[in-house]
Amino acid sequence: MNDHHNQHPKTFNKGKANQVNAVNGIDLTIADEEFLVIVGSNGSGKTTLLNLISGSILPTSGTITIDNDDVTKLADYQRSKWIARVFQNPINGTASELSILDNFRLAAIRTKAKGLSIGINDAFKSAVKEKIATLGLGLENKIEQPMGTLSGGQRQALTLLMSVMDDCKILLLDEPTAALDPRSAEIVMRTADKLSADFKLTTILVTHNLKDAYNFGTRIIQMSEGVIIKDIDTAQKQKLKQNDLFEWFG
Ligand SMILES: Nc1ncnc2c1ncn2[C@@H]1O[C@H](COP(=O)(O)OP(=O)(O)OP(=O)(O)O)[C@@H](O)[C@H]1O
Repeated sequence: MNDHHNQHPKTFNKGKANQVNAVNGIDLTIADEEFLVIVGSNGSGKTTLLNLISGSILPTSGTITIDNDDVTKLADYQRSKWIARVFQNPINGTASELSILDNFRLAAIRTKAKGLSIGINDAFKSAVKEKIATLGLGLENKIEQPMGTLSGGQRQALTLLMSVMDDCKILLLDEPTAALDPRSAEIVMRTADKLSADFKLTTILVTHNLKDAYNFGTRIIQMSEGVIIKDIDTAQKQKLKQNDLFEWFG
């Protein structure tokens, strides 16, 4: 995936006193099946970069290419055949009052989810159970339970599963653990890591959690004031010590 940008790829309030070049002269190529972690202080442009990739906002200048397709002018719903996105709050991804099974039914209708034919029959139910069992969280025995009775972490893990079962190639994770307690956060990060590998996805994670940046992913970029100030590739990341990461922010 290419995210070729020049000059000011995203300027808010152009020409006004409060103009912000939120993302600035970024030229980023992300390889197939790479797991990229984006770190950076508040306001450094991380979410704006994800928004540009997903199509939630359009760039002021520059182009965005997925494989050989120029998607710069496509809206987010038009990019959703390539891209799945999971947000901070697990409540956003699923319907609380519906059972796990019904949430999967909805997802299957919405996205023609991979490996699931829609239905109310036992075949659908056992296909869902089988998929959920791969998470290793024991949730396959709770599929009749309302989603709202699960913990934030369990719910976020299921949201992740539902998002990637669609035919997408790119998974965008925008601080997916920020609203969770440490144990739930760990469940979600492990799930994201596993699904990313199982479904051979290109994954981009925005996080403030330096431990996660250290433990997960194949590459780290650090943003500051709309530009990339560090790019740690796989070989460098393997040699990286956790303290190095903390020092960048020291
Ligand atoms: N819609 C908008 N209108 C005006 N300015 C904006 C808008 N969205 C973002 N910005 C500004 O762009 C800059 C980058 O914001 P962005 O949300 O991308 O940062 P971030 O790195 O994701 O921060 P955080 O870690 O706090 O979520 C900030 O200065 C922000 O105030």
